[in-house]
Amino acid sequence: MALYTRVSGSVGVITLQNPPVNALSAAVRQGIVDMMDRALSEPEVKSVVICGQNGKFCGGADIKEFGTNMSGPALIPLIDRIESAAKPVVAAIEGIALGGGLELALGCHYRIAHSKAKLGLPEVSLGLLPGAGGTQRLPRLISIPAALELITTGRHVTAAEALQLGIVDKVTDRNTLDEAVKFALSVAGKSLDLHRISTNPCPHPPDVDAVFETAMQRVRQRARGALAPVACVQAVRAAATLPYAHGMERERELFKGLFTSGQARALQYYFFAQRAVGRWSTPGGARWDTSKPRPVRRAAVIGLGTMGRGITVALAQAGLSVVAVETNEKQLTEAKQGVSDMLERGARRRGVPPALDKVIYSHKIQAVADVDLVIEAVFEDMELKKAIFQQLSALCKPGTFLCTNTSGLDIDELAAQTQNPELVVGMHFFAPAHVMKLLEVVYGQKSSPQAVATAMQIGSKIGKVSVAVGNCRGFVGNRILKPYLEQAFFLLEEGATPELVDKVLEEFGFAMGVFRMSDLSGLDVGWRVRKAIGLVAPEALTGPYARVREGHRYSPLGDLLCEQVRFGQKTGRGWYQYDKPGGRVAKPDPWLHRFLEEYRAQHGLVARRIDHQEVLDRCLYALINEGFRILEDGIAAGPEDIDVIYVLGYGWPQHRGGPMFYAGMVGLNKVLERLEHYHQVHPDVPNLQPCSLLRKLVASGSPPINKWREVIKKPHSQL
Ligand SMILES: CCCCCC/C=C/CC(=O)SCCNC(=O)CCNC(=O)[C@H](O)C(C)(C)COP(=O)(O)OP(=O)(O)OC[C@H]1O[C@@H](n2cnc3c(N)ncnc32)[C@H](O)[C@@H]1OP(=O)(O)O
Repeated sequence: MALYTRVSGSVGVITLQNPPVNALSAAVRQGIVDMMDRALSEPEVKSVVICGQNGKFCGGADIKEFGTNMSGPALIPLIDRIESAAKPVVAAIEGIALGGGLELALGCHYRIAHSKAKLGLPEVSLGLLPGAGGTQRLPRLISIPAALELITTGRHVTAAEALQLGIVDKVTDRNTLDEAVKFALSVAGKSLDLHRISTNPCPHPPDVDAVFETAMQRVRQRARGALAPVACVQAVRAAATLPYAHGMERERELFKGLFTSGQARALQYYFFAQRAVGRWSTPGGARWDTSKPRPVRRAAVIGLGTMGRGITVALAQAGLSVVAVETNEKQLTEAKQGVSDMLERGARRRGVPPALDKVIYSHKIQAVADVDLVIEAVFEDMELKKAIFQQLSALCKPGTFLCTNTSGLDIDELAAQTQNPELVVGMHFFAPAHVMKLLEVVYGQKSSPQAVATAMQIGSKIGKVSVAVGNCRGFVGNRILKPYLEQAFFLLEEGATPELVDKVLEEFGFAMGVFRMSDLSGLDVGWRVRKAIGLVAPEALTGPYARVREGHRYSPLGDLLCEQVRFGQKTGRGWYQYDKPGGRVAKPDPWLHRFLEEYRAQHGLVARRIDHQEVLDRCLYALINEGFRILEDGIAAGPEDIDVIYVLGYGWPQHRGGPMFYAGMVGLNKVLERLEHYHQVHPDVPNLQPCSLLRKLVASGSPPINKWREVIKKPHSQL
C-alpha cells in the first residue's frame, strides 16, 4: 500500500509501504494510483514526492506475484499518469530503485538519490526486460549505448554513477526525503516540458546500426542461449527507431514473450533458491534462525597453494585479520607475492586501499595459537590433513573452530583427530576462491550448531552464497559431478570425441563442456583421489579388468592420460592441446583422437555415431539421478541447495534453473523413462539406475519442485 501525507504546506508525499523492499504489489500499485489522484486533486498541493518506507525506495515489481493471477492496476498506465501530471513529481531514492522501481522513478519528473542508493534495471537476470517503459525511457535519458549496457547486464549503479550518467538530478548525503521536499518546493509551477522523458527524442549516435550490431553480438556471445538479453537489445532498438508509443508496443510484445517463458520461470526460481539456501537446517537440529554464530576476528589459513591464497584474499578483503601459514619456505615467499598482488588488483578494481596489513605470514603452524577459526587448505591427502588436525587441536586456544577446505574427504574422520569434534566443519571453496561465489559448508556427525552457523556467517561476510550440506564423498557438487564425468568418458569409449561432448554441453548452456572444464581444473586432481581410493592400480590399466571395478563398468581413460602427464592446461596437454603449459585456448589434438582409436581397438570397442541427444541425456540424467540420491540421503536439504551449488560452482546455465529444476521442467516421468532406457542398454552402470526417490516422485504424480520435500519428508525439511 501507499501512505499519503502533506508536508511544508504544499508538497504531497506518497510513501510506498511493502516490506522488506517495497515491491510494487497490487496493493502498492493501487495505493500509488489513489494517492496520486489525491495529490493532483488537492489545490493546496503544488508538487509531489514519491518515496519508500524504511530507507528503501522500491525493489521493483513483486516477483512473488508473477505466475499468479495478477490483479490491481497495471504499472505502465500508472507511470504514464505520473509523467503526464501537471504538478512536478520528484522521486526520493534511498536504498534501492530497481526494475519497476527505477521505471517508476523514470516516470517522475525529477530524481534525487541518497549517496548510498543503488539503481538498476536487473530484469534481465529474472529472464525479463524492463517492461514498464524502462527500455524506452532510459535510452532517451542517458543515450543508447549507456542504456544498452545497463539493461543487458542488469548491473546496479551507485548514486554517483547514476548522477554521472544523468539518471538522477541530484545526490545527497543528507535526509533524502527532506532534500526531495525542498527540491519539490523549488520546482513547483515550473514548466515540465523537458522533464517528461517519454516526450523527448532518443539521442542517436552517428553509428547507431553498428552500436546495435556490436551489442547484439556481445549479448549472444555471453548469453549461452538466454533469451532475455537478446530481447533487451531488440527493445532498446525500438526506442532508437520508433516513436515512443510504437516503441512501447514493441517493448510489451517482447516482454510478453519472455514473461511466460520457461527461462523466466527458471531464473525467478533461482532468485528465490539463492535466498532459500540461507534458511539452512541440519538433521541435528541446527537452524539458521536459532543457531547463533560466534564472532570471528582473527582467522588462519594453513597451506598457501592456489586455494589457500584465494581464501586468504577473500578473508582479508572482508576485513578479517588472517594468519597465513605455509611451512615450505619457497612456497611461502611465492605466496606472499601472490596474495599481495591479488589484494592490490582487487583493491584497484574496487577503488579501495589494499588490505595488505590484514595478513600476517608465518612458516610455523604454531602461529595459529590465538585465532578464532582455522581453515586448512593443504593438499588433498587424508593422512596429511589428519596430522594437521591433530596438531591444530593441540595448538589452538580452546573453542577455535577447525575447518577444512577438502573437496570431498570425510569430515568425521578429520574431526575424530581432534579433542573437540564439535568444532570441526568443512568449508569447501571453489577455485579461484576469492572470486567464485559458492561455499559448501559441510557439517559432520558431531559439528555443533554454532560451528555450522559460524562457518555460514563467515561465508556471507566474505560475499559467498553458502550452502549447508551433509558429509559424504564429494559432498553435493563433486558427488554429482562423478556420474556426469563417468558418462562423458563412456561416450568417448563408444565413439564420441571431447569436442562433440563439449559442443553439446556448451550449446545446452554450460559455461564449459566437461572436457574443457577438466583441462582447466587439472586432470591430476581426480586422479589423485582415484589413486587414494584404490581405483588406479597400475596392473589394472590394461588387460581384461581395465574397464571393470567392483563388477561395474569403469573407464580408465582419465588415468591413462595422467600416466602420460597430460594434466590439462597446466601441462599444455589434456583432452585438448594448448600452445604452451598454462595456455588457455583449447585446440583439438590429433594425438588424443589416435589414442582413443587405439584404446577402442585394444578393448574391442566399435565406435558408433553418437547423436547430440544421447550425449545430453546421458550426461544430464546421470547427474540429475545422483541429485535425487543426494536428496534421498538427506545430504542436501532440498532441490534448491543442489541447484544453487550447480549453477554457482559448476557452470550450469542459470536460465535453466539448476539440474533439479531442469528435471522438473523436462518432466520427471521423462527423466525416469530415459534413465530406465539407458540403464537397460548399460546394465553395468549403476549410476544410470533410476533412484527410488525419483520413482516415488513420479508415482506421486510428479509434484512441482516446491512440493518435493513433502515426498522426501526428511526431518530437516524446510517447507
Ligand atoms: C505483467 C507484469 C507487468 C510488470 C511490468 C513491470 C515489470 C517489472 C519487472 C520488475 O521489476 S522485476 C523485479 C526487478 N527487481 C529486482 O530484480 C530486485 C530483486 N531483489 C534484489 O535484487 C534484492 O532482493 C535487493 C532488493 C537488492 C535486496 O537485497 P538484500 O540482500 O538486502 O535482501 P534479499 O535477501 O535479497 O531480499 C529480502 C527479501 O525481499 C524479497 N524480495 C526482494 N526483491 C523482491 C521483489 N522484487 N519482489 C518480491 N520479493 C522481493 C526477497 O525474496 C527476500 O525475501 P525472502 O523471503 O528471503 O525470499
